Amino acid sequence: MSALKELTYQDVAEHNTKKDLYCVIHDKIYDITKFVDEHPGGEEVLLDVAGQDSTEAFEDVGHSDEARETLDTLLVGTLKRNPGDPKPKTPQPGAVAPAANNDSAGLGVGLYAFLLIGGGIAYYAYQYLQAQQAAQQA
Ligand code: HEM
Repeated sequence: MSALKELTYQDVAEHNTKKDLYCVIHDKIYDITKFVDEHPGGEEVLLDVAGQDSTEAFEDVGHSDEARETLDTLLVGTLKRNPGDPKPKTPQPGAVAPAANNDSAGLGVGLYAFLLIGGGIAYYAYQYLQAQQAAQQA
């Protein structure tokens, strides 16, 4: 396999015709020229994203693993981002924001408090009853 090229957005944007068609998906560059006629989703959608970041369009469709494998065979380079270039349209895989989920910790503290207070009440109730019984026997 030939070495991957490092291209900028400006370089990719030049490949925007049916005869010379690049697109960017997840910051990787694909030469989809030969694939245009084979695309089950039609050539129109591919021409729409020619020379651009098509990550969102590609992911929105929910392409199969097979489609992703096809994509791998079309890889020609990686994207070199310059300052001022558009940001990635979707988060990179694995860069999902951590969910702020403290609910379980809150429940844990609540449970401890419940047991402590409940235990305390039970203890004093027991002491009270013992004292009552002792008073009755006296
Ligand atoms: C550039 C790389 C792409 C490859 C290798 C690719 C590959 C495929 C493949 C193999 C299918 C058949 C179904 C499947 O296996 O998921 C498919 C379907 C489809 N693709 Fe793509 N695709 C690409 C880009 C796009 C883009 C940018 C769009 C933009 C909207 C798109 C829209 C669709 C649609 C709408 C279908 C469904 C067709 C149908 O079921 O009637 N594809 N694509």
